[in-house]
Amino acid sequence: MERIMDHLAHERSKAQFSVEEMKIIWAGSLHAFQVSDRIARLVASDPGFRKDNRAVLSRKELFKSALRKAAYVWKRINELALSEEEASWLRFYVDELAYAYIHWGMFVPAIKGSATEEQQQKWLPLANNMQIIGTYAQTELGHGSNVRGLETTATFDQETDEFIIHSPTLTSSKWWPGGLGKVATHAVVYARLITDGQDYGVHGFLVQIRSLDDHFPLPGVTVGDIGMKFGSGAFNSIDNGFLRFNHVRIPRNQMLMKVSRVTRQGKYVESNVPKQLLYGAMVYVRQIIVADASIALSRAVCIATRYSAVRRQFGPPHEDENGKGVETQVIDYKTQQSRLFPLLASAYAFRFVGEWLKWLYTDLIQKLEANDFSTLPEAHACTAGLKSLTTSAAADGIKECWKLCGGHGYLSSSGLPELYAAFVPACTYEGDNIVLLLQVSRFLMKTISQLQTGKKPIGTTAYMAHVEHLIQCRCTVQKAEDWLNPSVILEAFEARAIRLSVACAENLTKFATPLQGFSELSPDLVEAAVAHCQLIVVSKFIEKLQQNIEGNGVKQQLETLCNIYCLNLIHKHLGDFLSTGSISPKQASLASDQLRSRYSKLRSNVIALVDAFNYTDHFLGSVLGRYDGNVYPKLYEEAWKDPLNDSIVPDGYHEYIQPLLKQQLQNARL
Ligand SMILES: CCCCCCCCCC/C=C\C/C=C/C(=O)SCCNC(=O)CCNC(=O)[C@H](O)C(C)(C)COP(=O)(O)OP(=O)(O)OC[C@H]1O[C@@H](n2cnc3c(N)ncnc32)[C@H](O)[C@@H]1OP(=O)(O)O
Ligand SMILES: Cc1cc2nc3c(=O)[nH]c(=O)nc-3n(C[C@H](O)[C@H](O)[C@H](O)COP(=O)(O)OP(=O)(O)OC[C@H]3O[C@@H](n4cnc5c(N)ncnc54)[C@H](O)[C@@H]3O)c2cc1C
Repeated sequence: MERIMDHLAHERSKAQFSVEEMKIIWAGSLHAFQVSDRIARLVASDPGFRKDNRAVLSRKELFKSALRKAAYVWKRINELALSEEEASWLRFYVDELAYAYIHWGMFVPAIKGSATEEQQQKWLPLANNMQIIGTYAQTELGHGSNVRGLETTATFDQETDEFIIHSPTLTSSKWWPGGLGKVATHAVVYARLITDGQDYGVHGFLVQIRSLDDHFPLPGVTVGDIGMKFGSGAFNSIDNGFLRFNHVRIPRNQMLMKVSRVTRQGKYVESNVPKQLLYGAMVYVRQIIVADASIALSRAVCIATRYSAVRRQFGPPHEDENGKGVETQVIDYKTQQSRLFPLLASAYAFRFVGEWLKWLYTDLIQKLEANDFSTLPEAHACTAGLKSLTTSAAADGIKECWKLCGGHGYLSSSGLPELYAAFVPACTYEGDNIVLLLQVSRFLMKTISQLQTGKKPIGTTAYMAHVEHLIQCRCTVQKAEDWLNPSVILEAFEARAIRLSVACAENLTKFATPLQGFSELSPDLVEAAVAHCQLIVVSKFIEKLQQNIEGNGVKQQLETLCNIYCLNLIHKHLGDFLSTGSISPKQASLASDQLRSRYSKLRSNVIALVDAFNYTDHFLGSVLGRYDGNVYPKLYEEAWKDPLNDSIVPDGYHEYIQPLLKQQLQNARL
């Protein structure tokens, strides 16, 4: 036991940089670090936030426990008079999915984004004080991705000045909204607006669904939970629900009227803001999900890295720091490094691109407030594309981390199965990842077609202005060290991205209609979108390194991580880079040489690099990822806690085992 604890301490002593400074870089600022650190410790030390029993709770117990925690969170926020920033850290570290995520993450943003000032003044104080609890009811049984295909209707009745909300078919039943099944009192419901017999398409409406007195559904409302979801714990603590309306009436002024409104006379009037602002809550949440992806991936990487340093298998006996003969740490196997270190690098890369995306979103909101809508299409493409790219990579990465931990990774107590089950739906919710990449490719094709009209591409598409150069340029790498030059890397990624996009644009012209072309070429368009999004991540990592980064050795570690992130992408997508002629086979081989050498350079720093995430053992929720590396005794201790070990002879022995054994005995005697 002592040896294992010493072992991680020895790993930490090998770090070549200041972990404390890296913690600040990871958090984003000294202030963010201090607040998050304080709240993380507060949560970890409060038995009310215990979560180690989650895997063995029944659905009902789990749900009730999540309700209890959500209420306790609210109580602590008020008792401690926490600021909005502190409150969101508290919810984050409690790490239990509940209705509050949708209330704060979608219901409130939908009101802020789509309601008029007057409507906000009425509804936001109620929502902010949790006097009403809201959900975001968009998806239906029959349609999720195709929002324009939603079937719920909101028909204006001029006589009573009301909308009649109705579910005309089974497939129009709302299906999936979080917090809807058993908790929400109100919902932002997306429905087809019909007035004067004309269908004006999907709009948002604020609808009360449960009584504020006894919590019963209001007349005409049928509501319930959609059932158990993948994995134990995970999303089963939340009540994703179904909802049907039978001619439910709401006042006209509960239509969210920032984008368009219906007058007392039933006239549909558009405002001067783009209709896409109706989807504003999705842009907001997608940007948060990118930050979530870096957190989910970094948790898994932290667990797998610490455990890989503790775990030993095979190998010629080495001498440890105390001169004792020991087997090889699995982290020293090159295959383990080539699977794990790119994930560590990705966690950092996603953190920085998430930080940048947050800035982009804040900038968008400021512009929208000044009636400048010019950056909305790019913000939509960036949030959609990066949400897709980072969640797919993080979900795959978490699964890889569990395999990197061998058999013990499959145990609930490793924390990895639940982390995977809780995160993998991020590839689907807030937009299916493929559907979102197709949105990016549509944006790219539009940008390319506008190049011919002389329109200058801006922001993340600015590189497209150099299309002629990027189509012809040749990668200059001659030796492995040349791959350490950021401008060489950037140009290779730009060349690959633009060549894939231009090839798609050219191929599209060969089809009878753009629609037919888009459909036929959609796999290629998705690849072009991935290449563009990877370029964004690469360029934001490189930009981060150009900032003033303080702290002993910190910048060098980030440079190594950035090199690993980029070179590993080249390695994984070699087909693209070679087929577009962005690099040559010889240069690809030099990239692999450089990648191997970066792994060796990173090796002695990896434990400190995961320590820099500053995750408490409570938040990690993993025996394998414990800070002290004391894995084996704790695994043994955890095993004893399983309810099956409550009795020596199991329940069911007398009914099912004993008769069997006795029967065999009788048979044997015969
Ligand atoms: C404690 C608090 C913490 C908060 C934590 C939050 C994390 C919460 C985690 C909780 C877990 C789960 C919550 C999940 C919620 C949901 O899933 S809600 C439902 C989400 N649904 C979707 O994402 C549906 C995906 N589909 C779509 O987005 C669109 O319908 C799609 C764009 C795919 C449709 O395509 P079209 O029909 O072709 O497009 P159309 O609607 O006609 O649009 C035309 C035009 O508008 C552009 N566009 C589309 N979307 C947007 C947007 N969001 N913003 C800006 N612009 C947009 C589109 O590109 C077109 O542009 P163009 O110029 O005409 O090409
Ligand atoms: C855990 C969870 C929580 C959720 N929470 C909410 C919530 O709070 N509120 C809410 O309103 N919704 C919620 N949803 C619903 C979610 O937003 C939708 O499931 C999601 O948008 C995907 O839509 P879909 O289910 O219709 O998938 P589909 O579109 O039916 O996807 C099925 C397959 O078809 C493919 N596909 C679809 N369209 C295309 C296309 N045009 N081109 C190529 N391929 C295509 C997809 O890639 C996918 O492989 C939640 C979902 C989950 C899993």
